[in-house]
Amino acid sequence: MSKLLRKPENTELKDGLKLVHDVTSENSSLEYVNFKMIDLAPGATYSEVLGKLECCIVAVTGKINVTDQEVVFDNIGTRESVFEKVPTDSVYVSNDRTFEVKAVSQARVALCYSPSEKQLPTKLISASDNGVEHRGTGNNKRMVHNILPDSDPSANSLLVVEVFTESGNWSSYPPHKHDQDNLPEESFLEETYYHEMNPSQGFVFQRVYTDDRSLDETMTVENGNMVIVPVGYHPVGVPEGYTSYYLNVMAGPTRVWKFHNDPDHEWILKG
Ligand SMILES: O=C(O)C[C@@H](O)[C@H](O)C(=O)CO
Repeated sequence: MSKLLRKPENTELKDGLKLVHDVTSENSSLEYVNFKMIDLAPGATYSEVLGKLECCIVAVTGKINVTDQEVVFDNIGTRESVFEKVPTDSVYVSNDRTFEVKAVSQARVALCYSPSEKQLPTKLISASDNGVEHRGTGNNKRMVHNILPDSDPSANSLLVVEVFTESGNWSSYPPHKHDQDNLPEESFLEETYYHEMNPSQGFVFQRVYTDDRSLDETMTVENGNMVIVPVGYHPVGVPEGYTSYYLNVMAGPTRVWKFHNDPDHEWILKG
């Protein structure tokens, strides 16, 4: 199996708490992005001492309470399914803090991490703070919820977005990459994708490739899978009949999303 594709591991950590995914610098080639997905039954809790990591806690589905032991955000989260296609609530917690998530209802929660040194205030990023963007034309249309875009200075490194791509459409397309620390031309950002499909038996294709093709993998991605993008172009194609959702986390040495389109395919933007 591809090194970039991850199936849910679904490890039971304790009663009511399941670790669905766990991407770390130890078990992946990523240096700047760590990611966990957890499932919590009503009343279950998860807590963590962050150390030198900042964390964006995304209430992917269900309702949760979040505290950093000083500030409390109760009953956050807006949807039962991501395919309601409404933005959700998230909480940013800075390095050297401890946080706890408690499920009010059955909940799936994303924990998006990046190394961080300078403490910033804990912050609720409410659903209404998400910038909703419609990108592309024709079969390249997709909808983006900007949870933590680079225009929002609430984080030191993390960038977090949700993307919905309708049946028969493409996203991250034309293929682009952000793997050179060469601003203002391009930024270096690692990236993770957490995917869901509606209906859930669907699949999408994601290709990750570099100009020299030293990396060139095309993956069949199923509901709940993750794709890790250490470098390279990373387009997603969605077959007829299915809607695609993914949650992206990006981080690198500079918190700027400056991508470079594959010159072979950039023409479609002008066509
Ligand atoms: O399709 C897009 O506009 C980009 C996103 O799908 C995704 O966030 C990405 O590729 C970021 O580099």
